[in-house]
Amino acid sequence: MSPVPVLETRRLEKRFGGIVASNDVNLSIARGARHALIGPNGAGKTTLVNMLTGVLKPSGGEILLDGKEITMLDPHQRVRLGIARTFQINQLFADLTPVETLGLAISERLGTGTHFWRVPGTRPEVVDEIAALLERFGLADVMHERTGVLPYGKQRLLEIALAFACRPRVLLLDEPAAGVPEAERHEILAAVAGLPADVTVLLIEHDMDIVFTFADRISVLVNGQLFVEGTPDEVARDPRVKAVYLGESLESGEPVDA
Ligand SMILES: Nc1ncnc2c1ncn2[C@@H]1O[C@H](COP(=O)(O)OP(=O)(O)OP(=O)(O)O)[C@@H](O)[C@H]1O
Repeated sequence: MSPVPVLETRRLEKRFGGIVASNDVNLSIARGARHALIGPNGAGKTTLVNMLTGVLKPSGGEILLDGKEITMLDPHQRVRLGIARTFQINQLFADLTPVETLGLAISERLGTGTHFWRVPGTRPEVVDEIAALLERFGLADVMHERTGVLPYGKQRLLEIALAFACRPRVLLLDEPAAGVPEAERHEILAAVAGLPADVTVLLIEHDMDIVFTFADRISVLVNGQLFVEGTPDEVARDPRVKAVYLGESLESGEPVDA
């Protein structure tokens, strides 16, 4: 018997009026996977991630975390169960520094209130964790600068650090390198590549270099349906995927179930 996937959807559906943004999606993400979700604009990637994280409630189907149904749980309940995400659009507190931002996230997770920096040293474990996060995500050199003035690449790194501070079992990265200048992209790639192996990662990304460098499994969504799924080699060789990305007709390709 194959192991229970850490995150799974069964016949997941989302309709917005007449638009079917997710159509019968059976997605299965293995524990520890580096799984990428790709597809053309409007394919339904963000809708799917929003359902996985509880931002949107599905019109039909189920979502399971470690085999337990979480379909209708709120986002904060899912964070507590171990699903964290970054957002496609930068949503940080511009006036806080990275130290303050991470301190807030850790305090929130620990339920210890937000006064850790007012009495230095009273919560050494929080301070140690902030230091480790700053180091891991290349933020130590800017830790006391206002987030709003940081280079965009650093802001995106802080977003990932913030999601990671929730101690997720599953981390959803929604286009972490979008909008980041070429010169800063390698830092994002290194941070993503350096995530611990026991954290399962689902990456939504348009940049195929990043996808094929990072992923051990790729799901392709087209028109809300899971179209092709496989290893990077299988997906790269699949003529239907080439057709989608070259903008050719899809009519010859039948959707493939996971
Ligand atoms: N709140 C909404 N109301 C109505 N239609 C929506 C809503 N959100 C998404 N859609 C539609 O659902 C479809 C899927 O959109 P979605 O944003 O999930 O695609 P995507 O693959 O993430 O696209 P992109 O790569 O451009 O971000 C699109 O046709 C979109 O217009």
